Amino acid sequence: MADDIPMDVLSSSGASDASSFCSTGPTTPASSPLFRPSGSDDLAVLTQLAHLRSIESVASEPVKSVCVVGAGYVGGPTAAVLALYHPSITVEVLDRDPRRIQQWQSPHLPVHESGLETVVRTVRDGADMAGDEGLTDPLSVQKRGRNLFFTCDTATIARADIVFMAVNTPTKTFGVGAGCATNMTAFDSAMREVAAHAKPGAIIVEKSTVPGGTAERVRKMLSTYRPGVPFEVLSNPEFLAEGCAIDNLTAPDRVLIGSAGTPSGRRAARTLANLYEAWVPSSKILQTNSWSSELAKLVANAMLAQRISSINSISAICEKTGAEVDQVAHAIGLDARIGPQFLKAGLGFGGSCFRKDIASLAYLAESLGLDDVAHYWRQVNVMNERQRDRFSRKVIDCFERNLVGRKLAILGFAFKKNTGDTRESLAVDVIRQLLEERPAEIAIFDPYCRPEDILREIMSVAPEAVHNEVVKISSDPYLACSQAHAVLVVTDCDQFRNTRPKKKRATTQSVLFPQKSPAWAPAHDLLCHETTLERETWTHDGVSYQLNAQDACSPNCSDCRTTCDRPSVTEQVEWTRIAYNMLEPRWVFDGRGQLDAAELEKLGVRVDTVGRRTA
Ligand SMILES: NC(=O)c1ccc[n+]([C@@H]2O[C@H](COP(=O)([O-])OP(=O)(O)OC[C@H]3O[C@@H](n4cnc5c(N)ncnc54)[C@H](O)[C@@H]3O)[C@@H](O)[C@H]2O)c1
Ligand SMILES: O=c1ccn([C@@H]2O[C@H](COP(=O)(O)OP(=O)(O)O[C@H]3O[C@H](CO)[C@@H](O)[C@H](O)[C@H]3O)[C@@H](O)[C@H]2O)c(=O)[nH]1
Repeated sequence: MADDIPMDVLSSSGASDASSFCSTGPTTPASSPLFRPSGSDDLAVLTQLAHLRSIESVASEPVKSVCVVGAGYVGGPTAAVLALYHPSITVEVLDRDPRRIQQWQSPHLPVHESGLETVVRTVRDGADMAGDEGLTDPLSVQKRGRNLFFTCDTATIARADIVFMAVNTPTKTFGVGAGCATNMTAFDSAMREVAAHAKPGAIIVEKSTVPGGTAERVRKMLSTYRPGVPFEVLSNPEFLAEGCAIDNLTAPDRVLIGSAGTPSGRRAARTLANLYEAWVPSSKILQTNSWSSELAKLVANAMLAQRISSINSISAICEKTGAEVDQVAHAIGLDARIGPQFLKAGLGFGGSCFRKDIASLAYLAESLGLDDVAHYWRQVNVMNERQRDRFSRKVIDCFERNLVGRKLAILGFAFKKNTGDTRESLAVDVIRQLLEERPAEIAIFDPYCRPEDILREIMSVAPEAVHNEVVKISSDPYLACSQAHAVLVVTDCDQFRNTRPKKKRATTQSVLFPQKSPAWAPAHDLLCHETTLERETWTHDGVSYQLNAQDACSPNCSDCRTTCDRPSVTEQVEWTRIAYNMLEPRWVFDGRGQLDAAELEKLGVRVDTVGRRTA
């Protein structure tokens, strides 16, 4: 990859590589003025051509091909939904990690999201489709072609009219700004590939969450690498939350598009808006300048996280008084100006976004000389860490500060329910602190996390506990909790509740993927079942789709082994069974405030709930 090539070399080395700039994609007719095959492919010709094509030509042609760089939690689902709503556009997802690409091409998608598998299979493998007549009438059945592809080949960039940048932007861990600034290594490296390969007139879209001012920086980068070649750079931050990604993508609260305020920038923004308008009402598509758009993404996350830290700070007061945090949250949430969302007290916020985006916002404020502003936002992260410390400390105190010889069970490792994502898992800190007290065993169960992901996270904080098998991953919640002196509920999975969760209003997803459809079931249910080879159907927008059978994996497929070894735990656990097999003092620590403590206590266990004084 061009990753290792210095900037000045890369801009000139582009000349020898120019054949890939203008390669003709299979879906792009040679007659397309946007995308001309070139016999004398070299950078000079391209640049000349670009000059001849006025800037007016940027984005003025219909979009035929899209490239999404980064096949992660954002890139994969975004590409799949885009492909679903635009059957005539070829969507190619590029990643430098061949293992990730291979998983997206297989039945074992690297991302667990309800409904994702159905959408991916429809657009990646093609399907039979029919309108109101249904699939039973062979005469009305048509083929829906494949239009989603996954690849490691950077040549795909050259085919794209629009390139979405969806690579990871974690916090920098070294050098200037360590612990706060955004690490732009992956983004910049991907951008260099784009700069080298993108065809003149391409629109480059920032989907990744990036520091304010990045669009401006990218524009400069492009003009250095490809002087005189017209490109447009847009900011189009993603607001999906994990666990409900398909829902959020198919029915977003808003789509934000930031552009340079130039006529060509606004035209590019319109082209992107047109893409979304295939399924998003135009009233929900917002256009701003790039800086506002980039900043709005950081601020949205900071404000959401701030609410969680605020209510968690109140939970600390509740635990020392007679107040109950859920009652307080309910009372204040009824005020229409406050609203009820994001007021659930718990162990704090985890996940790959909130902490790093607040750090990035604070770093921005600091670099602008606004130290008070930086301090204000940093406190949101500080409160968040304290919340976990308080929880671990409470567990240790309940055992009179002696965990030696005790077994603890952890229910849930993902940072929230309905995802297998272990990044910034709240459990890691809790486990690290408990391990300092030298318990005999910590057993972990999570319905969606891969054991290797859990072990990798724990290895990073307590490698010896993994080597000595003090920490064990269990594929069965009852085994994990058997003979445990305490059970800690760390993730808000519905499976861990002891009451039925309240029915939520019908979501887009439940309309797209009705509960009875096999498409709704977790991926591993389908994979381990014969239905893999059956032709499942689903309906969307009045169209019924019949999925093609997936190719069987090779007999030694390691993903098949991992998945099929794990029982599917989609039902709520039986607390009677868990309580029966626990050992005195039989503590249950509810780190998510989602258990009915009174009911649980009837089973003879002692319950401690976040935000309530311990009895
Ligand atoms: N995860 C979320 O819920 C979420 C939601 C909204 C926004 N975001 C933002 O979206 C961005 C992506 O997040 P994610 O969770 O999808 O990350 P991820 O780590 O799941 O995926 C990023 C992918 O980019 C690939 N990549 C890195 N450098 C590359 C390069 N030079 N060329 C090609 N591929 C490259 C990686 O291999 C990886 O597969 C981040 O900026 C994040 O802050 C994430
Ligand atoms: O009332 C609440 C709500 C959430 N959480 C926790 O907060 C974290 C984040 O939850 P959530 O926001 O639902 O998940 P993310 O996938 O991290 O999504 C956030 O981060 C994404 C990445 O930027 C944004 O796109 C989304 O809009 C934003 O919600 C999780 O640990 C939750 O358990 C609480 O403790 N209490």
